Amino acid sequence: MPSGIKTGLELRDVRIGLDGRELVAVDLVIEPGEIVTLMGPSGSGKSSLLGHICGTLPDQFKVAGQVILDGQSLDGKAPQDRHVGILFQDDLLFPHLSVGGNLAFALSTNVRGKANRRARVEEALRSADLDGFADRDPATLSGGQRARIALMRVLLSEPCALLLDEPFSKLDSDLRGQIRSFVFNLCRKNGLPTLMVTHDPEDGIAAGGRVINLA
Ligand SMILES: Nc1ncnc2c1ncn2[C@@H]1O[C@H](COP(=O)(O)OP(=O)(O)OP(=O)(O)O)[C@@H](O)[C@H]1O
Repeated sequence: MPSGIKTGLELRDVRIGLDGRELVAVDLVIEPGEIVTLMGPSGSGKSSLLGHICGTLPDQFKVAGQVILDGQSLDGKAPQDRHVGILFQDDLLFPHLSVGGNLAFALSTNVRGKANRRARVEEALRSADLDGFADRDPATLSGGQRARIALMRVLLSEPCALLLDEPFSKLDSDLRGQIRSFVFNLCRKNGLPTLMVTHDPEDGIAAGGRVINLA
């Protein structure tokens, strides 16, 4: 999956307000392949900022500034037209679909033809070190295997930026290190500008990039 992303994710003087008070104020450019960590106390607006970037923030929030992805403003665009991928801590796989079915569901509509689609799913399974798992029931996967499939599913939708909302918080400490490396390596390899929300300073240290604190 080569990166065609050139200018990254720009948050130009983005402000989010709620109930008459300013919750978030950021001015930030995340370069392609860069992972920026966002920390701050509970309620400081971290998830609200991710929601604003995705276009899913409820109307009661007041927003100002510009979100620009790869040179294009996302203002007014529907969530599905933004090319922003998001990975949550509770990323659930569809239980009624096989592992391969879950991955195929996420494939961009640009990938046409059954053979092409199957090849992309198999490539994703190989990248996740899960060759031969296409027909497995997701309920039979370990936590780490599920986390890897959830990331591959996001990547198959060919996002131009990735948001991580506490993606490792439910994993035990051994697995956490492994999945962290897996996710960060793929973000870099795909040249994705990545914004990660976390409460764990170790996540920020492992990402090795800038850490922004919302007060
Ligand atoms: N759907 C919503 N409607 C109204 N207020 C909301 C909604 N979602 C969040 N809030 C409020 O917005 C503020 C910021 O919440 P947000 O979830 O962005 O914080 P956070 O920093 O991500 O917190 P946490 O670390 O606990 O996940 C909080 O005061 C919260 O109560």
